[in-house]
Parts: sequence; structure tokens; C-alpha cells
Amino acid sequence: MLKTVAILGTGKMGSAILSGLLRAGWARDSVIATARSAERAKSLREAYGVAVESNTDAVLRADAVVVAVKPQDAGALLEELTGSFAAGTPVVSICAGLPVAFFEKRLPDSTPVVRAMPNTPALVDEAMTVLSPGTHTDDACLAAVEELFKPLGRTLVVDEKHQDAVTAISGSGPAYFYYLAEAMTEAGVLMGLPRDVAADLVTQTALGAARMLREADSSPVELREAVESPAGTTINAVRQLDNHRVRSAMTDAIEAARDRAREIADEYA
Ligand SMILES: NC(=O)C1=CN([C@@H]2O[C@H](COP(=O)(O)OP(=O)(O)OC[C@H]3O[C@@H](n4cnc5c(N)ncnc54)[C@H](O)[C@@H]3O)[C@@H](O)[C@H]2O)C=CC1
Ligand SMILES: O=C(O)[C@@H]1CCC=N1
Repeated sequence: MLKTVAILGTGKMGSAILSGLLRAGWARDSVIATARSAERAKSLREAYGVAVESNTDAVLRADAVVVAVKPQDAGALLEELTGSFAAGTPVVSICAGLPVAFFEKRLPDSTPVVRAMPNTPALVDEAMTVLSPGTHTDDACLAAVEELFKPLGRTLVVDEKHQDAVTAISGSGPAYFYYLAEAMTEAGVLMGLPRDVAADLVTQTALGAARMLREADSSPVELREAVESPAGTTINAVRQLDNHRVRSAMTDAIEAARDRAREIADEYA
């Protein structure tokens, strides 16, 4: 069981994890944050009441460390921390693209590393977090790290070879749905709906559709076909989506995200 966690880098995703842990009942003195600027440290202390310490102090005090800086900052962070990690402290990276090997190369021998990909719905306890164990991560350690993420939403363990695809689907995924929500809201405004009404319709429809995907025992195709009446409105809309090759655009978009994750690994190796 992990008792004290340090979150190194508390930007958008680090602070989402931090707030999720506090909502889940973690004591304020069990979660340590780090920040680059004094101003950010002050606002974290005020917003969450947690200790904000130097990276070195946080690592020395924690029994698990979450690396939540941008991939391009991870190398410098680990260099700053050379000699600070106690043997056996699990290190969880949420950095897109960076492989377990990146961390194992820079951390003391036998450090248990876990590569994790959460997403921003952690802010409402609906994250999807996908975890992959490193070379020295035993089942007990992986289970303890998974427990850390469970209150933030759902968790899943996959082989690391799938992590770039995971990043492209669920890590980046919320943005695709927001993009669709923007486009649908604009369409409503174009047809004369007040913007707040259009936004409300889109949000509730997205929530309803997401719950159907999760709770109805049907595939997306079956759910869509149940909406498409013969010669009705929906089938005409879907024909336009097909004419505009939206399915193929989605595939290309998600492959581009996956490819960028691979490039990040090469750039910062
Ligand atoms: N934003 C997202 O939806 C997701 C992001 N990620 C990953 O999470 C990581 C963070 O992403 P965001 O939160 O979006 O970025 P962000 O830029 O909002 O947060 C990164 C934070 O790290 C801080 N930082 C950088 N170097 C530091 C250092 N040496 N010591 C202390 N703090 C330091 C920065 O000042 C910043 O506040 C990235 O590696 C990203 O790939 C993973 C899943 C989803
Ligand atoms: O866009 C990014 O690189 C990060 C990783 C997944 C979501 N946001």
C-alpha cells in the first residue's frame, strides 16, 4: 500500500491527479506536489492545502513518485534527481511517448517503473488510465500503483507495446469528443438555436450516448442503427459523414497521434 505520493509537475494532468487523490480521501499531508515557479507553488498550496516541496525533498519523502512533466522536461528532471531516489521507490511516468526504458536508463538499478496514460476526465473521476509495468515492477507494485489511479476512473493494464496506441485513443481522446461537440454546437447555432441551448443539447446527448456505449449490451454499430430510421433524418446525416470521409479522417488522426508518440520517444531517447 502506498502511503505518500509525490507528483512532480503539477500542470493540467498532475493537478487533475492531485485533486482526484484528495477527493478519494488521501490526507493532505500524504500528497506532495512540486512546481517550477513560486507563484504556482503558492496557488497549489492555497487551492489544495498540500505541501509543495522541491523535487528532491518530495522524492526523498514519498514512497511513490509520479512524473507529470512534459516529455521534453523529463530528462532534465531525472538528472536533477540523480542520487535522490531510494532503492525500490516506484516511479510512475504519465509522459506521452516516453518508454519505460527511458526511465530505467536514468534511475537506480531495479527501480520499479510503471508507464501510465491517464486522461483529463480524472477531474470528474471518469479517467481512463492504462498502465504498463517496467522490467523490475512486480505484480504487487503494479497493483499498488493501479490502486492509486482507481479512484480517478477506470484502469486497465496492457503490455507496453500498446501504449502509443492507447495514448492516441484515450490519452488524446477527450479532445476528439470536444472537437465534435464544438462542431455540433456550431451547427445548432447555424440553424438558429441559441448557443447555450445548442451546447446543452450536445452535452446531454454526448453523456447519454457515452452511457449507452458503456451500459447497453450493444456495439456502436447496433446503437447507431437503432437511431437511423429508414428514409429518416439520421441516415441522411450519416451519409454526409461518409461522403466527407469522416471515418477515414478519424483513423488518420489517431494514427498521427500514435506516430507523434513514437517520434517523441526517438526525440528524447
Ligand atoms: N494533458 C493531458 O490531457 C495529458 C497529458 N499527459 C502527459 O502528462 C504530462 C503533463 O502534461 P500536462 O499536464 O498537459 O502539461 P502541463 O504543461 O500543464 O504540466 C506540466 C507541468 O510540469 C511543470 N514542470 C516542468 N518541469 C518541472 C520541474 N523540473 N519541476 C517541477 N515542475 C516542472 C511545468 O511547470 C508544468 O506546470 C505530459 O508528459 C503529457 O504527455 C498524459 C495524459 C493526458
Ligand atoms: O497531447 C499530448 O501530447 C498529451 C498526451 C495525451 C494527451 N495530451
